[in-house]
Amino acid sequence: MASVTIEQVRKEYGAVPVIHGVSMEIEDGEFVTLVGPSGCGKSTLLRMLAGLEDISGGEILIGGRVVNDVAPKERDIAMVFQSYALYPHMTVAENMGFALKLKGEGKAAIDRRVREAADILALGPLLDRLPKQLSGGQRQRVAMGRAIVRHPQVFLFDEPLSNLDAKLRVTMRAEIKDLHQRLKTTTVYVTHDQIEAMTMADRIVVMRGGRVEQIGRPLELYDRPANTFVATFIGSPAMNLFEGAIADGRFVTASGVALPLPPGYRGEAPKVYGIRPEHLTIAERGVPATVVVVEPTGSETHVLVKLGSTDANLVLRDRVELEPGQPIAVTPDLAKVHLFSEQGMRVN
Ligand SMILES: Nc1ncnc2c1ncn2[C@@H]1O[C@H](COP(=O)(O)OP(=O)(O)OP(=O)(O)O)[C@@H](O)[C@H]1O
Repeated sequence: MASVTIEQVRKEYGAVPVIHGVSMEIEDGEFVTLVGPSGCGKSTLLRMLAGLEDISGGEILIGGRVVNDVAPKERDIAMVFQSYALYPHMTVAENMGFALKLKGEGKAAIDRRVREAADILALGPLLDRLPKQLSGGQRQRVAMGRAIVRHPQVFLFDEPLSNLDAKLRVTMRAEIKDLHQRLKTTTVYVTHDQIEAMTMADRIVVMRGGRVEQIGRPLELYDRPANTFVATFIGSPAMNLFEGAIADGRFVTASGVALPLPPGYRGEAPKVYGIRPEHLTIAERGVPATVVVVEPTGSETHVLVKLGSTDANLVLRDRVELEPGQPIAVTPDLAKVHLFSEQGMRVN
């Protein structure tokens, strides 16, 4: 196991910069997810950690050693890809042991480590099968087994669950988390799925356009997003945001709806008001609204409402029976209001 340090790392493809000086410290044994929209540079950053891409500037340290010029196989890392990349003509056991064979390990040692990894991943009964005789989830587990047998200092995962169906993704997500809890190997995990990032990580790194927007524990990011990008990227349905300004002690949206402010708020004048769907309640008195769409999911119901007679919409979560067109009133939980500056930075 080892810590990973990324210091002012930059990447340019020709003249095009795609990573603009990213820094972060990943502790020994930590599980960190890199999350962000398509093209934000998370795979590029992971591939630089793996040594599959050159680093244009800055430094990467694994276990305190600068690895900028160290070949991938000398970095003591193991990477699990989205495509699994299993050899089709090799059995599960051969696939899992192949890297050790290349390193010149003896047959007995390889067999022992393959069996040990197979036990951890419940792959024992499948060791003699070929990849084509496995389900998607089993193939994914073999890909992880191949990483485990090497006892690497760091695991790198690049969207490993994106080829699985929704149900299997949820199961495998828990398996990977459980595996990490048992092995405690430092892990960097790339995903574009914020639920995956939230549920698995000790800490999340939210990226956009080759920059880090925020680093923090999942609930820190959820409860105190540093800016409007993180506020809307983390959480589903997304946080409701309204542009506007303070007038007469309330926040008046651009379309003229007055929203209550947290009592005693004295900070910088906000230009954006945010409230999560679960922090709005339907009450006797509050902001007048009309129900537009009702979406029951079973455990909760998402309701799209129109505020007053404006074109401002918001989403709330509730379990009450509502009909489209029904007039209601909504009140925000004032302890849960998020306020942002004109530049979208948190001010409360
Ligand atoms: N070999 C390359 N040559 C030129 N540009 C590249 C190359 N590889 C990636 N890029 C660009 O670098 C940026 C970051 O790509 P990257 O694959 O790291 O993003 P990502 O966040 O992992 O996205 P996704 O989730 O879609 O995989 C993108 O704008 C991409 O077009």
